[in-house]
Amino acid sequence: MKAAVLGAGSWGTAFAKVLADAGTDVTMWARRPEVAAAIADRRENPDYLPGVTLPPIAATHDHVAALAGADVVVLAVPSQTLRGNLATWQAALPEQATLLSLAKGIETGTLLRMSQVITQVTGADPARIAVLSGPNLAKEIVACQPSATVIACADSARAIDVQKACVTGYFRPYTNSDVIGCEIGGACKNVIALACGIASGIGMGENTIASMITRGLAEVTRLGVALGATPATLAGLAGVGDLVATCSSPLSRNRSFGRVLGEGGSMERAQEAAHGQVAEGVKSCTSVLALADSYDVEMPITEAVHRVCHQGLSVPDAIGILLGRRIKPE
Ligand SMILES: NC(=O)c1ccc[n+]([C@@H]2O[C@H](COP(=O)([O-])OP(=O)(O)OC[C@H]3O[C@@H](n4cnc5c(N)ncnc54)[C@H](O)[C@@H]3O)[C@@H](O)[C@H]2O)c1
Ligand SMILES: O=P(O)(O)OC[C@H](O)CO
Repeated sequence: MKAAVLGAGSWGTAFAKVLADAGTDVTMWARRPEVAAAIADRRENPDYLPGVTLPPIAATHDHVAALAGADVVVLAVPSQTLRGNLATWQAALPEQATLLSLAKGIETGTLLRMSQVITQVTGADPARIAVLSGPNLAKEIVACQPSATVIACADSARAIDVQKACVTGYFRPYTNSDVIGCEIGGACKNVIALACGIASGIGMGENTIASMITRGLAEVTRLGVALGATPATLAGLAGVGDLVATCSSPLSRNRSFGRVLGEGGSMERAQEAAHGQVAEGVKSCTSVLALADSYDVEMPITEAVHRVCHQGLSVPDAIGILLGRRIKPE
């Protein structure tokens, strides 16, 4: 099995390590030549995972070289840039390769899930497109802390091939055929993590966070089901699992971004605190909300996050709006 990992940020690098540790032949593509050189020559990605010694991994700035002969192409770039990146890579994508998305977001404007963006840009049969999602904070994975994930693909044989390519003593992948559920879980939990960060930044404790996670799960499940997801997927690793990890961990960029806002910091200050890494929920809160609106699905926490991030709503006012909603059965 040969894999090309396109994107050398936190998760692309960590997942390339998982693949290499699983015995898969991996080549990474990095946007900057110096990052490719550091990975290949010094076995380190100093910008994203400083101090972590990587296994021997080939790395290049030339996407054509990275893609040559790949059985699995791992797409490890931010969701809002995936379309542009794919347009550049498309001609070099091996015809039969599985295209595996790691990105957790909904495209702004089109409101498409990442697998839909891949189909639209590449024209690939949806059976060739897989997504990987679950509670997978990159810094814990590179420390080889045990973690599980879900690989979803309409073609179960391809899901199993990817599963075999990335199973290690610390990384346990499960297969699933529910691509929609995995993608909705992954994209929406970032928005709920922003909300939890905001709540924690303003000084609220565990009851608030637990309430937010649970009601967040309710609204994410409503959207997923409306789009055709299986509720069990959202009760699994790609739903509850990722919600708990992202909403609770100080390692989460989304939660950390929200925390700065909750502490009274500006969007610019929160962006700086992210150290140039992507907090996907900031853009996806708007696209998730628009997607929900188009299916007549209520997502009050997502709406509150969107209004705080993009419409100047104050955090106390957002909390007042959420708690002032009509009371109803669970
Ligand atoms: N970091 C994690 O712990 C983690 C875990 C699971 C999933 N994810 C998801 O994986 C995806 C990638 O996240 P990441 O953590 O690797 O992000 P990151 O910000 O750490 O890195 C993004 C990478 O994409 C590259 N890139 C390529 N083209 C780009 C462009 N046009 N604009 C900006 N960047 C471009 C950057 O150079 C960088 O190497 C996101 O959707 C994220 O939600 C991240
Ligand atoms: O750091 P975050 O908030 O992008 O979250 C990373 C992963 O998606 C957690 O599974």
